[in-house]
Amino acid sequence: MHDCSENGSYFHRKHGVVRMDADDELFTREDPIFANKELLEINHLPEKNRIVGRDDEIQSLANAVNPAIFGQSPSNLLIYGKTGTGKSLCAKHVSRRLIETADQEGVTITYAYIDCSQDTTETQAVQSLAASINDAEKTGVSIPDKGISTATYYKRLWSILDAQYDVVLVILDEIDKLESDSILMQLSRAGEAGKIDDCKIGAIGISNKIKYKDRMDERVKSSLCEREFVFPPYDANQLRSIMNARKDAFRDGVLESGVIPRAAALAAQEHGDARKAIDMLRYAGEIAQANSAETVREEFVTDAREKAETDRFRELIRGATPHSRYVLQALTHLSLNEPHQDGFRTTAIYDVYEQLCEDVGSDPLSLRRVRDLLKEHAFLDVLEQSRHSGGSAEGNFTKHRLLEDPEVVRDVLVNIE
Ligand SMILES: Nc1ncnc2c1ncn2[C@@H]1O[C@H](COP(=O)(O)OP(=O)(O)OP(=O)(O)O)[C@@H](O)[C@H]1O
Repeated sequence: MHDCSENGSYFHRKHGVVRMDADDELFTREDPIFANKELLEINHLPEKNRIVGRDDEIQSLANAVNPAIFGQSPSNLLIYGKTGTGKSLCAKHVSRRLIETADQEGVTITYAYIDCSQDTTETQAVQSLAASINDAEKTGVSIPDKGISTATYYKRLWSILDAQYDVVLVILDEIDKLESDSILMQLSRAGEAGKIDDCKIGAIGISNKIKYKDRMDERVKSSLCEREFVFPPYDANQLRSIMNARKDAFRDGVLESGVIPRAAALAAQEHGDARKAIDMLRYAGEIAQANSAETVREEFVTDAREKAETDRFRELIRGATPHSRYVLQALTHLSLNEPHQDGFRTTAIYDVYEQLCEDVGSDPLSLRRVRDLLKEHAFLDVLEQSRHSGGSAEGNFTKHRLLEDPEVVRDVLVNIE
């Protein structure tokens, strides 16, 4: 029973009348800015024609996994690069294309995507892997969230692989976050060790830690790193094309012409990060919505950039290990106390870092490890390093300077603790 009067919305909809009545004015029926916002969402996997400037990388990855089409073992790969350089996107895209082509050849392939920043332990990673590729109706195998041993998860994984697939590609994103190399060892040796009969496994490791390989067990290194790829940051033209290819996220005529060039120029100036560029575009649209503006104006890009930058930084810090954060905290402390200094020497940072470790009751890492952690932060553009000469008495030394506002860094660090 409808309680609407003849003037109510039910009456109007039923009779094809589009006039808004008093109740309807409370809500907007159509998004005035976005036509397909999903295109700008973080987890959206764009189709082929929206992937720009990575043809060579995609072809190289495809060549490395190509043997899978003939049911042979794909090469194991390691992909390095700064944030937002398309590593995950290209790995997933190539995997998806491989599955389609193999299917036409009668070869059954699947891929599993493991986010090692979430699944950091061996048990979590093998559980996620097994659960994501298992079709319980076909295999009769169950993969509970918890309650069984790591060894049992492996046993079930091997039986799923043999029952369902000729080849599986395992994408291990942020592989450096895994607590141990054990799962890599298991995956790379499963065939030789007779754990699986017919199925072939290919691993694709992804990392933005330049030094990750140095920490790996030698045996794992030799099998996992058969091929390595480094993805460079994007330049302004590439970022512009990437954003242009997603313009239809907005309604026709809503996006003013200066928005994409400005966002691309800013993103290229800083880190050449496509995620940040796309985030900026989404935020600029949301700012237009919040201001009830009819168009997305170039001036909105300034605020959008600030928000995207803080997001990026927060994500980087959230993913960092405690000691990597202490090192940053030490540099932040120095930067806040001596704001006019153009940088701080490694030894000065190390002194504060040691003190911080003592305060939290943690053993400090060696000076060499701290130097590596500073290098990692520099690689991800959190700080900048410069070489200096101290003359014959002091020799050469490195200075480190935060690229972010130290107050912003402090606030992010405090809120993550
Ligand atoms: N060449 C490209 N064409 C279109 N979109 C891209 C391209 N490269 C990256 N993107 C988009 O930018 C965002 C970040 O890409 P991706 O997650 O692949 O980066 P990443 O290198 O794996 O970064 P991280 O190390 O931070 O995980 C995604 O939304 C992706 O769709």
